[in-house]
Amino acid sequence: MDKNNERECNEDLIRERRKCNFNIEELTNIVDGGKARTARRREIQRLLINDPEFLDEIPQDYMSHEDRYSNELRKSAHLMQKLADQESGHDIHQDIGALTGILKDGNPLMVHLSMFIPAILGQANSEQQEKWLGRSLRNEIIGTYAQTELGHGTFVRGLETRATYDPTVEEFVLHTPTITATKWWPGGLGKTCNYCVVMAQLYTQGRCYGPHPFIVQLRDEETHRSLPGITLGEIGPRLGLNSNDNGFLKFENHRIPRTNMLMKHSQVLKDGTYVKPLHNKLSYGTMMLVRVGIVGACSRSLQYAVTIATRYSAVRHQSEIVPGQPEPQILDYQTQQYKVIPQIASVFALIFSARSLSKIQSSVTAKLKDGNTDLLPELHSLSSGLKALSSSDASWGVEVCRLACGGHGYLASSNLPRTYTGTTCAITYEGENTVLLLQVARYLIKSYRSIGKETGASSVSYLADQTSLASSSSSFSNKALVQAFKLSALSLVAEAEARLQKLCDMGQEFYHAWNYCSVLLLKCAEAHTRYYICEKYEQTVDSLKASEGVKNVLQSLCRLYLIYHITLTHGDFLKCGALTPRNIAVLEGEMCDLLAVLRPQAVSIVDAFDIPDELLGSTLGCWDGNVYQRLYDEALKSPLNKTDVPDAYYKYLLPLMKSSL
Ligand SMILES: CCCCCCCCCCCCCCCCCCCCCCC/C=C/C(=O)SCCNC(=O)CCNC(=O)[C@H](O)C(C)(C)COP(=O)(O)OP(=O)(O)OC[C@H]1O[C@@H](n2cnc3c(N)ncnc32)[C@H](O)[C@@H]1OP(=O)(O)O
Ligand SMILES: Cc1cc2nc3c(=O)[nH]c(=O)nc-3n(C[C@H](O)[C@H](O)[C@H](O)COP(=O)(O)OP(=O)(O)OC[C@H]3O[C@@H](n4cnc5c(N)ncnc54)[C@H](O)[C@@H]3O)c2cc1C
Repeated sequence: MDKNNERECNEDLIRERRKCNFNIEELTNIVDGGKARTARRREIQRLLINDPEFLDEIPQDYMSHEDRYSNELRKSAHLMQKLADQESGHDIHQDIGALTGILKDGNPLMVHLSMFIPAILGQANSEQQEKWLGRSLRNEIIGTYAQTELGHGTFVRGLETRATYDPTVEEFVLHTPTITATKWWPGGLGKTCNYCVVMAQLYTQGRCYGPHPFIVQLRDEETHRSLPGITLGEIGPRLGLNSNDNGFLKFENHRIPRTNMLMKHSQVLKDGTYVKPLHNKLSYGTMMLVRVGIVGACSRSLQYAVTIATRYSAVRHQSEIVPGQPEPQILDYQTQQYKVIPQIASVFALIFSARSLSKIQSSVTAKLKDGNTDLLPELHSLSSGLKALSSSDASWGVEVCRLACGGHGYLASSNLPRTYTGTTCAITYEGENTVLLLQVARYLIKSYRSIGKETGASSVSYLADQTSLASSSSSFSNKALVQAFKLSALSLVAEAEARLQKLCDMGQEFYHAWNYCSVLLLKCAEAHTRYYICEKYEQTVDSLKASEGVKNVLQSLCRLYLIYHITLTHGDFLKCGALTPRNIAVLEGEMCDLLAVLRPQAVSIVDAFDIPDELLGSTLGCWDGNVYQRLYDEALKSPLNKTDVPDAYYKYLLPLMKSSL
């Protein structure tokens, strides 16, 4: 689609784009993280879009379960080949982002890329990396990350798969002792992978040392048949991601060499002596890495959904605002703006916090190289909180966008259903959100109780600021609103801690008190993480060197985000005195003003996300707004439309209709 050719475009969209009062390319660069990154993303996307190998012969929704898998594996393999042919030395995180949309509904190599390779990088020592990293990067071996079992996903310490060391032959014996110990879920495990990283309970010298990672060959490298002692399969259809082959795995006393235990952090020596790691959660590092990546991935899902919903809302006309006047664009309804525009604001919130988290991760990783694990709990807490809020915000945001598109949003061809199922899975995988938020709460309570002791953990340093509890601000600058989030979080933490203490003082064990307070603890974790996101949003926009137009748009979006979230949880702000009922009423009014200010810019802002039609894959969200023709053309692809009268009519309907004669 030639974006300069207005003649092919829907008139409403032409008018919307003429209202733009900022430099779209400049905003695109901010979204991508710089000009060079925009250029690189576009280069990759051009490479993919112009390649006919990525086209589906028929829409995926009409394919059988097997064909979906096979078709997506074909494209995934082709994609890996293309990426391998590219020059090296670029940031793969950026490349993964650029690939959004090319592979649909999960892909069998995703966990190879996003977890198996990172597990080797983060958990294998240098000799082991020498042996497996190059091979996996060149796709000579394909792996997955097999941790979850039928009986346990969340509670990693409860895993049942055993790796028992046998010093006589220097081997580990992997065994699945019960049905609940069956590995269940790993992406690509069913049919695609020939290797995997398995998390298993390590037993040596008669003692269990907890879950540790092992690299295990699952299939013969020539025939791809599963090896003796290994049972593999696919777990069946899911809510979404059905092009992937999420699998199951059982071991029957399967032996692997000692050197297949990934030994960067802890080791088992030849004689079976266990050497413990610097920190006993270092073996959870792969999960932490992916949680960081998920925040960025969620912002991309939301970009897709808001692009579709905003363009469609500009093209769609329905009902009337002024009696007797022509039907307005649905984007003119304030309620529609309230659905869509806060989701646009949310995209930037997620982008900026993902960047901030990624920086923290790099500095913690650098410190780890020097043997310093002090900031690991801080990273664990931040990555858990941001993974949880980004996945739930994005999932809800995508669903709101679907609802904003009315009936057409329910059609597969809108690409909103698949965007939703591809996002909501992130609420569950890589640590179920409630569980991760309770980890954040644990960190908050611990930090609150150790006020005065210097930990160097900056995300919780505000908990020591007791004076702010007494002072509510009368100013409404963005900074002041961020302070209100801080006050609300601090007050919830103080309340939860006091409630916990009271229960303990009354004789309850801490863990029972904890469970009894866990709804409140969840709120603490959410408020704390929301404060973090708001603070990063405000600081990033405030310090941004940008043209006036772009800065104004981002300031308004940031302010909308702050006020939107205050109104959603206003009880917490009132309870702690950070804001008065009158303040809330004023802010609610201002939110409506902001919707009106941002409304004329909405289409241009989503244009700045710069998602090519071929990747957006939506009848409703295309650049040219030619929605109705596309909907009609897609409907014609239904196999039921191949004949006027389907066979099923003769088989079932005709006999029924004639039976009463
Ligand atoms: C061609 C070119 C190729 C190039 C390739 C290059 C590759 C590089 C690419 C890198 C890309 C990454 C980008 C990713 C992109 C994102 C896309 C997304 C797609 C991802 C697909 C995902 C598929 C899904 C996979 C999975 O789901 S895997 C399974 C995940 N499972 C879980 O997450 C389980 C959750 N449970 C837990 O984590 C733990 O059980 C628990 C944390 C809940 C509790 O643990 P435990 O019981 O052991 O601990 P306690 O509660 O007793 O706590 C003890 C103390 O320890 C602290 N703690 C816990 N965890 C950690 C930690 N990780 N770090 C630090 N500290 C930790 C607790 O807080 C306690 O502390 P305290 O005692 O002080 O209170
Ligand atoms: C699409 C998808 C892909 C996946 N890919 C992989 C993969 O590649 N590799 C892999 O190993 N795994 C994978 N998983 C598994 C995933 O990691 C787990 O499903 C996830 O960690 C949640 O664990 P669970 O299923 O045991 O849920 P459960 O822990 O059983 O959760 C059920 C409910 O119990 C609650 N609950 C559990 N524990 C607590 C607690 N301590 N406090 C309060 N509430 C609690 C939860 O909040 C939830 O409401 C995947 C899952 C999905 C959906």
